[in-house]
Amino acid sequence: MSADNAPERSGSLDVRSITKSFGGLHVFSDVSFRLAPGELMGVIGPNGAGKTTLINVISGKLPPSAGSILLDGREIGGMPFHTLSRLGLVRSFQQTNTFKSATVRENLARAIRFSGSPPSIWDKLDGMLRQFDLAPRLDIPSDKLPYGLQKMLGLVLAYTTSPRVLLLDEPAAGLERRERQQVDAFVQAVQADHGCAVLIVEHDMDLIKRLCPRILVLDAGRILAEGPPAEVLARPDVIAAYMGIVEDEEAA
Ligand SMILES: Nc1ncnc2c1ncn2[C@@H]1O[C@H](COP(=O)(O)OP(=O)(O)OP(=O)(O)O)[C@@H](O)[C@H]1O
Repeated sequence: MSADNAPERSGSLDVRSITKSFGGLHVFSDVSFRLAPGELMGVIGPNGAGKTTLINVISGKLPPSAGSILLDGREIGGMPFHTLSRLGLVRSFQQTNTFKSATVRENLARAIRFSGSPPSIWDKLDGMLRQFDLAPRLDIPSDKLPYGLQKMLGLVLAYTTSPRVLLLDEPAAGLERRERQQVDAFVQAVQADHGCAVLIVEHDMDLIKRLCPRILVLDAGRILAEGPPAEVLARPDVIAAYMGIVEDEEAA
């Protein structure tokens, strides 16, 4: 089904009591939240809390062990990621997932073909490619780009599908200050374009506070807190879970 004749989708994500276990290891349990159309929510938590696994499960890389995941009211738990991509739910990766020896242009063309997006998506991408300094580098192999540009390419690749729900896994990791601001610009551009809902897993608390009106704290596979960043980050149990990491990262 092409994006042209795809049914209209409002882009709400409803995660109901999902659990992921590997054998006897429970990575997370009983995680529930709702992402309304166009909403932006951050997911934070100490290393190993289960954040990436949560994205892996919602995005179809791994099946949930229990629970329900609804996209616009339709059960999507366990669906493969290419099906989800065509339904409008897409994720980015911590380590950019490009075809390394393929040029930026070839990577974009493959992503557009894979997602079934119409070729007219190139017009929409044009401004974004200019904004993120990728337009002059379309014919460079993606693995020859500086790290920051590889990360931005990863985000633009996710955007080629015109997602309704976008899951970003540590988009700012390893980036310098100026590059982190481009992550802000990317998220704002995606939201402004068609009101895409965005879930961001991130350790950069400044970015989280700038972008997210609501955050969810995952600690050892459980939801510890949920609410506005100023409120949540001031909670003693959240500070204790981080054991000073929040303050350290802000100082970095
Ligand atoms: N395929 C797997 N098999 C077994 N254990 C796994 C698997 N994937 C993840 N885990 C375990 O799940 C736990 C949570 O990992 P995850 O990467 O989701 O944490 P995280 O919160 O994203 O951490 P970080 O902030 O460091 O990226 C870890 O203990 C990890 O070893």
